[in-house]
Formats: sequence, structure tokens, C-alpha cells
Amino acid sequence: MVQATNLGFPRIGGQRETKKQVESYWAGKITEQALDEGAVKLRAENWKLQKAQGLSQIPSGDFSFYDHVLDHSVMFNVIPQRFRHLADGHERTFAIGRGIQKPATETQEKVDIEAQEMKKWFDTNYHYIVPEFENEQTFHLDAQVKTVQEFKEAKALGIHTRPVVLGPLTFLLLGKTAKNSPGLEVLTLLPKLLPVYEELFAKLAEAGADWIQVDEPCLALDLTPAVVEHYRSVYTRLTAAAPSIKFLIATYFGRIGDNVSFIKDSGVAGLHIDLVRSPEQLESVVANLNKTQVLSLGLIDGRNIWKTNLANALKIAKTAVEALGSERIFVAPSCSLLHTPVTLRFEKRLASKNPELFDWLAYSEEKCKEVHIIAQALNHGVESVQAELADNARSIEARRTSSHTTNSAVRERLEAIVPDQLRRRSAFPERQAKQHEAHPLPAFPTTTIGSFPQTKEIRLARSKFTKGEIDAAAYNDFIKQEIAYCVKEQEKLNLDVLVHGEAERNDMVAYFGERLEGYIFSENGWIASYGSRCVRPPIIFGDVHRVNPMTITETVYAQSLTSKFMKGMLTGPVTCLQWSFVRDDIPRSVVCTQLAFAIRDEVVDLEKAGIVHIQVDEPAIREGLPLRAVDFDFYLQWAVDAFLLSTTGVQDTTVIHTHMCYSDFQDIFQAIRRMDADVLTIENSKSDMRILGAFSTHGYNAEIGPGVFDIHSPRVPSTSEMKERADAMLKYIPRRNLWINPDCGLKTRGWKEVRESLTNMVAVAEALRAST
Ligand code: MET
Ligand SMILES: [Zn+2]
Repeated sequence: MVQATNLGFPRIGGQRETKKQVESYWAGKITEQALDEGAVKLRAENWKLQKAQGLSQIPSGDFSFYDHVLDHSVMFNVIPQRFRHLADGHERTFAIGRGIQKPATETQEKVDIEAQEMKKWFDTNYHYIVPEFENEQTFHLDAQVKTVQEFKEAKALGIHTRPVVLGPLTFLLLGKTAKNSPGLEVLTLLPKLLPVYEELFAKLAEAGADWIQVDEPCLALDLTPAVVEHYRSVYTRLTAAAPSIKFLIATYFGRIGDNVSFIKDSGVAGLHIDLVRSPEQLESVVANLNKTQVLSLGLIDGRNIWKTNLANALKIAKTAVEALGSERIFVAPSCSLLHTPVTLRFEKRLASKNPELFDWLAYSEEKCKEVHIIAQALNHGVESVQAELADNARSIEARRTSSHTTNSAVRERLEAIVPDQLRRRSAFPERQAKQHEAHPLPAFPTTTIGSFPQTKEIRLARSKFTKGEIDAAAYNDFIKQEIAYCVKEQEKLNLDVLVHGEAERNDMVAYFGERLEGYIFSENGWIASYGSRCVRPPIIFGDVHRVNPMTITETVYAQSLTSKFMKGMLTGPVTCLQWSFVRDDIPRSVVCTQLAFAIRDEVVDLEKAGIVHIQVDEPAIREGLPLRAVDFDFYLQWAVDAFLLSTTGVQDTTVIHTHMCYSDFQDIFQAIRRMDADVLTIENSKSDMRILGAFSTHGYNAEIGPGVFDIHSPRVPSTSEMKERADAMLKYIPRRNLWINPDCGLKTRGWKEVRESLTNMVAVAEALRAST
């Protein structure tokens, strides 16, 4: 029998219950016990729901309040030095993720601990907390052993689950070394780490687990033969130590490639591969399995919201069944459904207002159903799911032939691109001279990345407006007041290049999507981004184009309130692409170019309206980088071209800024240079200056503002700590090129901390100017 399985279910809850509870807990509104009870309830619902959709292998241990990588760090006692004095429990886990700051009281000294570094999870917009290892690292299982607990919890409900564990190699490879342990090779920690994994697996076996899913997404990366050799020895050892357990190694987000070589003799019982991203790998993987190993087919896209073409998926599955036999086949989503919204059940508006498009969608719940249908068809013949397959075929055909997805004017404009549309008029040095002369600024100019606190009041006004409780005029007035307030605050802070604060934007991509043709919006399509934060990616279903200006009114109004420079703020084409659910019927590069034209039109209009500084954010450009080096160039070519297309329509004196955050930029260094921005503000505050080394070695000559403080943490950075960072930056960056700014937008923070942080930040610039 082919098994219908899943790799992981979203943990946020169909109506973001987890997010709401975690945030209430942080705010002191609910107790730790209530928080735990909420989670128990949600896990039970998720398991039951997956069962009801017909899955036979359901994951457990995939839940998390904050981040599953952080949970593994905690479970294995990988606690950075600065958090070790805190008692174990949620409080400490959250502290590692968010940092903590408490004022001194009579009985207690002040607490001020920086959060642990956060990074993007492979090529997704999910962020994980980076494990930090040191030379003297010890590992042991914590008292809770979350994975075992959750397995038992499901068992008590009568649901036998497949526990999910992050594999030891990926866990180590995703980590970084602590400051006190430079040069530590993380894989040398394996001998110390593996006994703890053995203990964990023994505990799971004792609790009754038979299959365990071990996630090793690093297998989709380019690995050296030495690392693959580690895979071989690690899994040979782990499987021998747990003979009653069947291990399923899960890879996803790309092809396993030659790394598959260790699987055959490693003792593992099965392998999961992503056949959505890399359908071509099926044959070679089949050839590399031994005579009993199971192949889990990732046939349902875990990264997107479109219905699966079940006929196609079934065809692939049948080839696999013919090769291996049905006992050796699992059907599954391509990766954990963490990256897909929970259920279409609450998409009421889309269902009634846009039934055509609604019919094309499948969220996690519906994807579980698709897995089941494929397994049924394989086990009991297509007749057994005739109606489901027919309905799916009808829906796929309707989307394919819909008249709403193509626009011939857009297609023609794309055909007509000429090279001049991809370059500025002069090279950077010449532009810089002209810009400094035409629009002088003090040395070490200060600015922010764009957003200011999205307060309760702002959210309330927006929600009233959306519900029709206030009209557009009232809402626009409200936004104007917010802009005025934000401008005034920045003047008081004495910042040099101001922003309007983005009060009118719920989300930096959705805001533009709502103003572009080709996009549509869900009501409840939330996915986890970091910690408790969720995002609701807009959906690109058709050819994208701009009908009207999108940001001119707000920017021009903001400029009218100040004699300082007002920076226009736009989201770049690659980020719009990356943070949307993108149509899968034309290449991503084409969609990206369509977006680039829309942004280009806006940039040109901002310039016409007298705006001198224009920022086109591309925080997601690194995130879109393919996982394998051979695929880099192709992506970077079209992605950077799209950025250039969007930004080069202006005169030399117009200052183009871009911003990037939370990724390893070293890999795309040449591409960043080719983007040819005049000013690059980049996240750096938690990365220990690693990026700056690359900027100086590779000779980056444009202006740059490596963030001097981390905006994800509620703590207020002191002037001295930021000054220290800025001094270190000056070792790499010439004085005339250094900007002083936070590492990202401030929308998640409160005004009080923002004021305090920026006061300290402006003091850094003043101190730098005073010192020669
Ligand atoms: C994730 S990057 C955010 C950039 C945006 N302009 C902001 O300030 O919020
Ligand atoms: Zn950012």
C-alpha cells in the first residue's frame, strides 16, 4: 500500500491562534499554562484534521512557539553563554529569539541581553534562530524533550505519528561559532552531539515510534565529499543504534544530486525528495536506493497555493510505483507545509467575490487531501477517486484557459526592452560627485529604512477602513496625520534623510500588489515569517502592470512638511516576486520583469514629483538565490536586470538607495555591485562585521549604511555600542561613503524605544563628525 503522508503542518493555527497566544503571553495577558493549553489544543486539531483528510503518516514535533531550529538548540542544550543563567522554559527560549531588556529594580540589576542571530531558512522567507556553538560545547537532552512529549500527546489521542527531528548534520551546518571559539569546525562536534541524538531516538522508540522523519535539507546544497562522508558515517551509526526505528531522511527545496550516494548503505529506511522543484531527479534517485528503501515522493507543492495538477502528479507517482512497488512508496507534499497557509475554509471573501480564482487554490488542508487522492488512486485505481480527479482536471483546465491571466500590452513591452533601460546614464563616481554637489548632506548622514511603528491606532484605522466603518476620506486624513507626526518626530530627532513612515502600508509587498493589476489577495493566507510574526503573501495570478501611481501622494505630502530630504520608498521587483505566491504557469523571470516595469514607472514619477532620494528595497534578493552554485548565474542575471530596469530611468543627480537584510550577502557580492545603487543600507548589526570584510576585499565603492542596531529586538541600543560598531565599519568603509541607520524598518517596534534608539543613533553620527 502506498502511504499518504505529510512532512509538517503549519503551526500558526487556521486563525493565527499561536501568534495571538504567544503575543498575549509576552504582554503578560495570559499565563504560561494558558499558553501551553492553547498549543495542546491546536496540535490536537492539526493532527485530527490531517487524519480526516486521509493521511496515514502524520508528523508530530513539528509544532513550535517560535522556531523549530531554536527548539532543537534548546532540546540539545545549545544555549549561548549569555542566556545560561536564565531558568529553562519558554521564557528563556523566547529570550534567545528576541533578546531581553528589563530596567533595574530594587531587588534586581538591569537585564540587557541581545537576541541570537536570525537567518532565512534556505530560499524561504521563514527565519530560523542560528544555533551557536563553542569549542567546549556540551550537549544533553533537556528535561522536556519536546519531540517525545508531543509524540506521546498525539498517541494519547489515538493518533500514531511520525516524529520530525532536524538531522544532526543540518543542525550543525546551519549553526555558527561563538565569538569565543573562532576557527571551530562545527562538524568536529559530531562525536559529542550524536550520543544525544541516539538518546532522543531511543526515547522515541520507547514511546512507541516506528518511523522517524529526519530533516536534512542541507542535502539539497552543494556539499563536499568530506561532508557526504560524514552523512554516511552519521546515519550508519544512528540507524545501528536504533534498530527498531525506520528513518526517513527528508530533503526538500531542491535536488539531492550526487549527495544521494550515501543513502544506499546508510541503514536508513527511506528518503524523501522534492519532485516539485526537481521532478527530473526521480530516475537517478530510484537508481540509488537499495532493494528495500522507501521513496517518499514530494509531489504537492509545499511552497505555493495552487491546486496540484493531479493527473500529472499521478503519472510521476505511477512511474515510481512501477519501479519500486507500492510498499515502497509514500506520497507527500514537497516540503513541510509550514510555508503554505492553513486552510481555505476561512477564505470566505475570495470564495464569494472571486470564485473563478478561488477554484484554483489549495492550502495545507486541501493539499493533505490531494496527497490522499493520489495515494487512493494508486492503491485502489483511478475509479476510486473518479469524481475528485475529474473535478481537479476541470479546475486545472479552467485556469489554463482563463482570459484573466494574460495582457498583451504587458507582453509587448517586455519584448521591446533595450540595453539602455538597464543602465544609469553615468558611472557611480560621476553620479556621486553630481549628487553631493546638487544635494549636499552632512558627513555620516543618518536615515532609517522606511517604516516607523505600526501602532494599534494605525491597525485599527486600517481595519475600520477595510470593513467600511470609515470612508476613504477619513482614512486618508488619518494617514496624513500619521505621516505628519512621523515627519515631525524625525525632525526632532535631527535625522538627515527622512521617510514618510509607511503608515499606509500593511505590508511592503501587499501594498504594491493591491495597486497593481495581476495580483489578488487572500483574507487568511497567513504563513510564518519569524517568531510570532506571520505574513500574508499576495497572489500573482496574471500579467502584472501599474495602472496608477502608487506612492506619489503620500511621499509628496511628506516632502511638503519638511525642508529636509524625503526619501521615496518602494519595494523592488525581486522582493515583490519572492514574497508573493507566484503563478506557476510562466517563468518567474518573466513575472519579475513585469514587476520591474511597474516599479520603474513609479520611480520615474517620484523623480518628476521632485523626490531626490528613492529607495527600492530588495531584502529578498539573496533569498531567491538557488541552492546550487551552478544555478546562481542564471538567477542573478534576471534578478539584477529586473532591479536595474526598475531603477535606471532617473537622472544622475537622483540618489537610488536599496536595502537588504538578514542573509549571507557574500555569495551575491558581484550581483550587489552590478545593482549599481548609490546607497546600500544593509543589515549587519548581528553578523559581526562579516559582510563588511567582503565589501572591502571585493572593492565596493558606492555609499553604504550597514545597520548599527538590530530592530527585531525590543532592547534600546546604547550610543557607545553603536559607536563601536560604526568605528569598526570605518575600518572597511571610507568616511564619505558611510551612512548611519538601523538594520531594517521600525514597524514592529513601539515609538518609545524607537525614539530612544534613534536618539542614541543620531548621537553616534554627531560623535563621528566631531572626531576627525
Ligand atoms: C524587510 S526590509 C523592510 C524595508 C521597509 N522599507 C521597511 O522599512 O519596513
Ligand atoms: Zn529589512
